[in-house]
Amino acid sequence: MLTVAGSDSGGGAGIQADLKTMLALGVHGMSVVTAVTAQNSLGVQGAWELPVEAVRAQYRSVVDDIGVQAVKTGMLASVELVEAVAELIAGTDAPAVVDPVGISKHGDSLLAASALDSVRTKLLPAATLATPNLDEVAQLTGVRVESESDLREAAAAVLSYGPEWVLIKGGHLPGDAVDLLTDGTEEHWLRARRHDNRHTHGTGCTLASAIASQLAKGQSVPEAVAAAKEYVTGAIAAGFALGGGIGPVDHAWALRPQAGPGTPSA
Ligand SMILES: Nc1ncnc2c1ncn2[C@@H]1O[C@H](COP(=O)(O)OP(=O)(O)OP(=O)(O)O)[C@@H](O)[C@H]1O
Ligand SMILES: Cc1ncc(CO)c(N)n1
Repeated sequence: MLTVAGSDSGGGAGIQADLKTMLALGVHGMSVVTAVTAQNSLGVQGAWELPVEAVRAQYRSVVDDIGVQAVKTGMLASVELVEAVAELIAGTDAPAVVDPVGISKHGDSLLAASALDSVRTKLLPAATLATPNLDEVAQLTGVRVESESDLREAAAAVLSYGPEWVLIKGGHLPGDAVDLLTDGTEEHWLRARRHDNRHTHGTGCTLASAIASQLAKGQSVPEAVAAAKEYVTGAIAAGFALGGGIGPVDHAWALRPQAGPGTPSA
């Protein structure tokens, strides 16, 4: 499976979260780096994009020789990278999970405001599944979700841009962690108990790459999302208190079933 995303030096989100998730779920991990961030549990201290030709070259190297069963996209930073990646995934015969990364948990921007329109008109139409969080829903559609009852309206607004499926992540709402998966016909509500754990850095990246990993193994979109939700919930329950701020989730929890979630070894 291939992730097209930014590097998080702190190892909790981005490319690093994606590759750890792929290892934990038993698929071969490959990566196209779009940007490098200086980042830790306290926030994003700097970000540098790669040239478009470096992103295209990495993508072609992987797809033309090794091949991919599923692609996940994350931080794309600029108009040029959004448009190049949209074209690359549209030309690849594999399901694409698009996590339209806009703002980090600390409120740092990971996407230029000028790129929002390209996300709406080029990237989302190329997605098998889009996985926005509530801030990204508001940025892309103007719909402000304040309670579970607003999730349907948010899903319809994102679907209007053309992805086959959308998963609206309600992780930022109070109460249970509820997400809505729909293709406009079928509706699947995914509900997990909220873990009172502030170490949730990278949950969105982890969920999207877990979904793509399950799609790579041949699962349907609803099956892949259900399995991925279970994986991310366990990873949050077992999250690490690393750094002085929001620590990462524990990507390895499922490899230690005898220990179970909640007992990570540092
Ligand atoms: N405290 C929590 N307990 C249980 N599940 C949670 C919690 N916080 C988030 N989730 C779940 O984690 C998944 C990721 O959602 P979230 O809204 O946190 O993504 P995100 O904001 O894109 O994450 P990030 O930007 O850190 O990568 C969703 O399935 C959400 O419901
Ligand atoms: C590189 C990167 N991608 C995505 C996120 C989403 O939170 C992040 N914090 N950093």
